[in-house]
Amino acid sequence: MCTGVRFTDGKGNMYFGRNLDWSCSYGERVVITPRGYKPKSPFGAVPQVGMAIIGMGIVEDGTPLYFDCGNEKGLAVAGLNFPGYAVYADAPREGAMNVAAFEFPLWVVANHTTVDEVEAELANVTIVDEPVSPRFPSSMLHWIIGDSTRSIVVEQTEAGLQVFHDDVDVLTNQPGFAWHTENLRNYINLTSDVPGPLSWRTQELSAFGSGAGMRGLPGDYYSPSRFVREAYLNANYPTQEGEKANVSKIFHILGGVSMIDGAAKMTNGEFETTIFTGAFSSATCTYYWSTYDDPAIRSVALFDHDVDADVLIEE
Ligand SMILES: C[C@H](CCC(=O)NCCS(=O)(=O)O)[C@H]1CC[C@H]2[C@@H]3[C@H](O)C[C@@H]4C[C@H](O)CC[C@]4(C)[C@H]3C[C@H](O)[C@]12C
Repeated sequence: MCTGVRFTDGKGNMYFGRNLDWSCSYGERVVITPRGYKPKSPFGAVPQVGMAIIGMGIVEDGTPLYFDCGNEKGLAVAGLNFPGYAVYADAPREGAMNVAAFEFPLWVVANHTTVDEVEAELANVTIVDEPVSPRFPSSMLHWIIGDSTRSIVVEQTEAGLQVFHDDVDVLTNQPGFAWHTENLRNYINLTSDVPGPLSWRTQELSAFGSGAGMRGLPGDYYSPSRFVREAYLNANYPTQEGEKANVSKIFHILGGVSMIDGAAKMTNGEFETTIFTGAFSSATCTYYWSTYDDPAIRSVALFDHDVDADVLIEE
């Protein structure tokens, strides 16, 4: 399972991150795509990259395959598994902006600066099942896209391509975003306040301590449970100022839904863990990450590199 989250500081800088939960790594690393780069784009959706991009991914056939990334204007995107619901077109659609599934994150950040711009263009987008190479068939995903003002979720299903306004700024896996949002109504009793004291007949009752108002918040790793937990944590964590406090915030919020070894098997029998946690800061255009085996937070700053280079930069 995977979880994505977005929030801002008091000055409108965005912090956008995700857990990548799976049973193995793909050899991913931090990849910087410089301005002017021409990736492989089967239907010409991304003829050239207009803005420098930093994120986690792999490179195949000269093409950056991002799991999550952000651009120099503070727009970010992450792809999360959505099998059983995602439906891609078998072939390009006449007159549409045809985006291959593998290049969708790149398309989002290559030439757009805001969520508003992306949402406007999505009205004419079709996501096509066109693998980057025979080694990597299309992954069945949905995406969260964020900037300093808001986030949206993009799902292409039997119902076509849909855009949802994500007012809780989180995303997990299946089922669809509309279901997850409706499900939050089951948890409106949750509060960070200390309930009571109160009495039942003559019996006086008071909380053992803090956390009493959180009783009922699901603690398991199931996708609907992580959605509720992440939405609760993101809604309640106080606004922070400064890069350090906000990086700490995003790693703590994602830590609240991270998966540890041995607790949950995938259908293939292997245990799922949080392979990495990654976060993009629009304040500094820095990508931060930690891995399951090395929880220390490392970082790469976009502008420490030549963003007008001719080649992809892999860290
Ligand atoms: C496995 C990852 C999603 C993790 C997740 O959501 N797990 C949920 C588990 S469950 O089903 O709900 O049980 C996804 C997210 C981004 C994906 C990668 C990116 O889309 C980039 C390329 C795209 C290629 O088509 C396939 C390889 C790939 C390198 C993808 C491999 C894999 O599908 C990734 C890494």
